[in-house]
Amino acid sequence: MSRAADRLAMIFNHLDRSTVHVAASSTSTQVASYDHTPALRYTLDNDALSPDQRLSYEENGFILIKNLVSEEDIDKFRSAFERICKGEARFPGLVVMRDVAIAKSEFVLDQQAISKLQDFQEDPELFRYCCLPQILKHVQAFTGPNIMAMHTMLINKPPDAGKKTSRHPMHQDLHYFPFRPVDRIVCAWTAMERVDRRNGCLVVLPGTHRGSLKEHDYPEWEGGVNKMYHGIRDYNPDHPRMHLEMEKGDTVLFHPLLIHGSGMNQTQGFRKAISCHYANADCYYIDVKGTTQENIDKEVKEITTKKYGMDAVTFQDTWAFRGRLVQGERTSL
Ligand SMILES: CCCC(=O)SCCNC(=O)CCNC(=O)[C@H](O)C(C)(C)COP(=O)(O)OP(=O)(O)OC[C@H]1O[C@@H](n2cnc3c(N)ncnc32)[C@H](O)[C@@H]1OP(=O)(O)O
Ligand SMILES: Nc1ncnc2c1ncn2[C@@H]1O[C@H](COP(=O)(O)OP(=O)(O)OP(=O)(O)O)[C@@H](O)[C@H]1O
Ligand SMILES: O=C(O)CCC(=O)C(=O)O
Ligand SMILES: [Fe+2]
Ligand SMILES: [Mg+2]
Repeated sequence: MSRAADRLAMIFNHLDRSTVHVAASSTSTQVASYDHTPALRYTLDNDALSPDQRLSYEENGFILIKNLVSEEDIDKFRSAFERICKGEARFPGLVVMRDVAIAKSEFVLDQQAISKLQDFQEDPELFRYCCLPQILKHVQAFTGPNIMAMHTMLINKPPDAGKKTSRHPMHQDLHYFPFRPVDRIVCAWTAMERVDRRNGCLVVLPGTHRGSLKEHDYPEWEGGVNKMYHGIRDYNPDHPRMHLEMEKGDTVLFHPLLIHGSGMNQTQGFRKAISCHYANADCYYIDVKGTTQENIDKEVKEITTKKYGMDAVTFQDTWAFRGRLVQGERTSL
């Protein structure tokens, strides 16, 4: 048995012994006594992951799986992306985003100007990514069997135009999500080509998923910041950082509290990745009033009002519209 399997066995034994004892006290109130030894909190006990993968996610907040998506599928996703860029395909809800450095230029018809697609859930070809059985098999370890695809993106990080706007500031994805519980949400992010420090791979701060949701706002970058690219103002710059260099088809699964971002693209190519945030369909929406998420709630509402003239639509509604079931039953979200 591997070392990880040994440690898992130890944790399970411990869990058996520390089941919650509920005793009737003399005042007839029930007193629960918990044992606070850390247990497996971030992954479910359903054999979807190996013991090593489970422990690694518990400790670091992410796991990287080599070669999970085939070249053939990625090439098809790339073609679907190109059809959208050329204006040959459009889908309800799809948001086509251009980099802030070129958003105000007059000549934006060129496909190369597109930096990101958001909400491709109505594109049958791109949405196939969210339904790939090898991805869902792993996702179940975090969400359980009823799975919603809540947020879909294809990121086409452009060559930096010289203003460093191709960077994505360090952030936690949970900032954007008004649903919980947090541990039943996970992101799958697949490299569509080799990604490394030169073209702006993901940068993660391992273990930060064990912290809380931090305050996010626009970073004070001289060259400008992309719309809604909020960052954490006060993360610890001395926290060890890891650059996730990946090959085409490699996939990282990460926790929505894991602090991550991506560096500048210093190459001439457009660095491509495709991603989906999944959540357990039993998750519930929360009111973010009075929390650090109030600013993103407000900004999203401003955009839906401006774009669709719907000021009655809430931040929570926007998520309920784009969420799509990929496995099991749609229960709550
Ligand atoms: C886990 C979640 C992680 C994340 O979600 S990270 C955040 C990702 N970003 C987003 O979700 C933003 C989504 N994008 C959008 O909603 C739209 O692309 C956006 C920014 C509203 C632009 O809408 P369009 O329909 O393209 O409208 P438009 O071209 O007429 O521009 C309208 C005004 O917006 C500006 N704009 C466009 N792209 C931008 C950008 N990248 N950054 C900053 N500003 C941008 C544009 O210049 C224009 O401004 P103005 O009204 O002329 O002053
Ligand atoms: N001045 C800054 N303030 C806030 N965040 C920053 C700043 N500079 C970089 N970042 C963020 O830190 C993360 C990593 O960027 P960094 O430039 O360190 O990575 P990189 O370019 O991939 O690596 P390197 O340049 O060391 O090879 C990105 O999310 C980036 O947006
Ligand atoms: O692909 C990237 O650069 C990271 C994107 C990201 O983290 C996000 O959009 O939430
Ligand atoms: Fe993110
Ligand atoms: Mg750098």
